[in-house]
Amino acid sequence: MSLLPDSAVTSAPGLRRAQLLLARQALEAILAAQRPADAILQDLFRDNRQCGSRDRARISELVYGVLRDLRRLQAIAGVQADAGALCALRLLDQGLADAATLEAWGLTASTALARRLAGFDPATLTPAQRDNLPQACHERLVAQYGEDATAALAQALRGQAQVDLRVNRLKATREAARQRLAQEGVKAEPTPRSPLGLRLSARAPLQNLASFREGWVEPQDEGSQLIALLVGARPGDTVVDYCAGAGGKTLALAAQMQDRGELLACDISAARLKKLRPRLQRAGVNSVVGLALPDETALAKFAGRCDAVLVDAPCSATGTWRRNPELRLREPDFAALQALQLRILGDAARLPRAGGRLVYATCSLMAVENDEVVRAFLEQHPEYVREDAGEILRAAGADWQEPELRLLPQRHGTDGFYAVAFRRQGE
Ligand SMILES: C[S@@+](CC[C@H](N)C(=O)[O-])C[C@H]1O[C@@H](n2cnc3c(N)ncnc32)[C@H](O)[C@@H]1O
Repeated sequence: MSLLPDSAVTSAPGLRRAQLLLARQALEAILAAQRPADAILQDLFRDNRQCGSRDRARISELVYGVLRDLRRLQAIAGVQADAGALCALRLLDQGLADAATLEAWGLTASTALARRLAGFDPATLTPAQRDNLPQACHERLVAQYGEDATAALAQALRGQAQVDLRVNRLKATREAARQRLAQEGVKAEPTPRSPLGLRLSARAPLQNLASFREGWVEPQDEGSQLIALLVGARPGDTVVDYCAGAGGKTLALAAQMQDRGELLACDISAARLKKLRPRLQRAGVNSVVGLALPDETALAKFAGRCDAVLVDAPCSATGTWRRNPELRLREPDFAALQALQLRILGDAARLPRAGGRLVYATCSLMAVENDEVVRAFLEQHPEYVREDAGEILRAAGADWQEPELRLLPQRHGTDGFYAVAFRRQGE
């Protein structure tokens, strides 16, 4: 039960003063910082242990609600666009509070903001403000997809992502996992494209479920599941997950390999790799070895002998803007990202054997990080040719008909992803 003091003013249904003030505090930190919104909110809840689950939900809703509509709210607020004004505008706009209440709660500009909101003409917004996109990103997307598709994409990116789980085939079939979740009170349906996916009909506290704690299921967007399937790893293979991070795809690869063979999880961040350990344990995986890069000596042992290598490259993460709306606060440095992606892909290209596979993947929507990187890589590496992603994915039981994997939230209901498989030629 929440211990936050109730305000005497109650005309904002459901919302209370203390929740609003904590939301404002979190939003201030998010607007000022380079840290992810969810990390800032976690710290806030840790420091305010009196917050119950309902408080946390209300505070998160308000903060994410502002972030999803930030540029429009900033345009309405004008020079007053600080965290308090943005929270007030969001509440006024949604009919969740009235100006008098907000003023009484200390947001003293609320009456003026309510007036601005009432008189605001949406036609004065630029398309990038309307779509809540950084200007340069908006321009790139329009050049790539056209205006209508960009508007549909932006609309989808402002929504909430669904929760997908990947069933760990080392522990259960998809149907067995679905039934067990149902017994735990969680309704889930098979995902349309990945043969391993379950999509929850509502958010659920996964950490409390035995099916999660025992490693039957792992949260993973259906798009990420398809990328792991595109690697086509088989039991007994030698596989490198070159940018493994906390190992979301490593776990999927280990299950494909039935935990048999060599699976090396690399990353330049030892801290991220460390998070993989408890996940491996939960999933019942023993075949993975972690390697913090750079480590030329260790990597040299894999050069020219891998059956498959996945490069899940660092990128702008524009495809994940539904989950991480704060990422759109700043323009990504696309030139630097592209140079990094090409360098990593070139380094990883030493690892596959002749006839082996190299998969390049991003969660970016931008051609500069996707098509352009692939084009430049093929120019620099004539020993590689593109493979038909549809063939590989269908062989893995997925429903995918196109020769490349390009996922868009408004079309596929997943995050935005891009992935290409290459084969190394030679005998
Ligand atoms: C998109 S994330 C990987 C996500 C991970 N594969 C998953 O499925 O959860 C990209 C990762 O690349 C790592 N990275 C950045 N530069 C790198 C480099 N030069 N070599 C290897 N990994 C790098 C980052 O630390 C980050 O963990």
